[in-house]
Amino acid sequence: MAFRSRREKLRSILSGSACVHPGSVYDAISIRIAEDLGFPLGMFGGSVASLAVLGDPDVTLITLTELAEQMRRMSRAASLPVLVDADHGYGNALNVRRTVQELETAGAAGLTIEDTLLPAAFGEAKTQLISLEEGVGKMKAALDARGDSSLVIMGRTGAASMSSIEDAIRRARAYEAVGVDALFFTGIRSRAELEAVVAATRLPIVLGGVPDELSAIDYLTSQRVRIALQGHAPIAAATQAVYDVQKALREGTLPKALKGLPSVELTNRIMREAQVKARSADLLGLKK
Ligand SMILES: O=C([O-])CC(=O)C(=O)O
Ligand SMILES: [Mg+2]
Repeated sequence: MAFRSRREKLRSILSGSACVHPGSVYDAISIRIAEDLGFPLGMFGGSVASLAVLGDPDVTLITLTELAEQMRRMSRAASLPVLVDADHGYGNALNVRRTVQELETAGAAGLTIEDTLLPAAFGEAKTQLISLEEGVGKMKAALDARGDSSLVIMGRTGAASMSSIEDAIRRARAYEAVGVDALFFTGIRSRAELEAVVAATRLPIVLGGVPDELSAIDYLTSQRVRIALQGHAPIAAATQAVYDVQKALREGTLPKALKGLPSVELTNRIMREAQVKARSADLLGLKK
């Protein structure tokens, strides 16, 4: 299986003894940059998928086909292992099965299935949770759908901020009991909450956005946290860069006078130009 070694790398992060920060990736360029900079893992968030593919906010308008296709493009462009935010699995537990199959063939190293009710329910200003029973069914469906047993399946809950830390622990223990590979939490606000989760569970922990109190990597390492997200600043920075350049051009700046453009070397490295040239020489009879 071509993607097995990527999945094994993610597994070794989870079973290792250090907490890592993933690079935020969302397309072929961003994954190559993250790979070149030495990130051990890429995180493909649902929010950045929606933004990169649709230009939309994170309100579950993206389809599974679009998400999987974007993952496939990244898998082709780089060999960095990627953890995919598969949201609620794009439907009920039967849809979760399909989601896992699609993301597995698209080359994901791992994916998260969360227990939030998506898309947003009518008349509810706040995101709701599905029942624990439905959440367990989704985790079982995800685990059963794997064709490659090295694909990492994470059970994700946002209950810490949506209901209570006790509810988050109850859900995490139930997901742990059906065999997920790791537990992904969002909304944990304090060291006391994290430590309660750590005491009540045994699997490696992944944290979504964390408050300052929880940002020290040594502390996270000591609490069995193996992956800690740091948001999605790269796509935000890219948005600003495109805005600035388009604005300057629109206002009459000459292309040569633009600021903030990458060097030719950087662009060529990202395009893997040297390899393409070598292949062209070999296969098309062109000079190197
Ligand atoms: O998984 C993440 O990176 C956080 C998240 O839910 C998103 O960005 O959609
Ligand atoms: Mg998300």
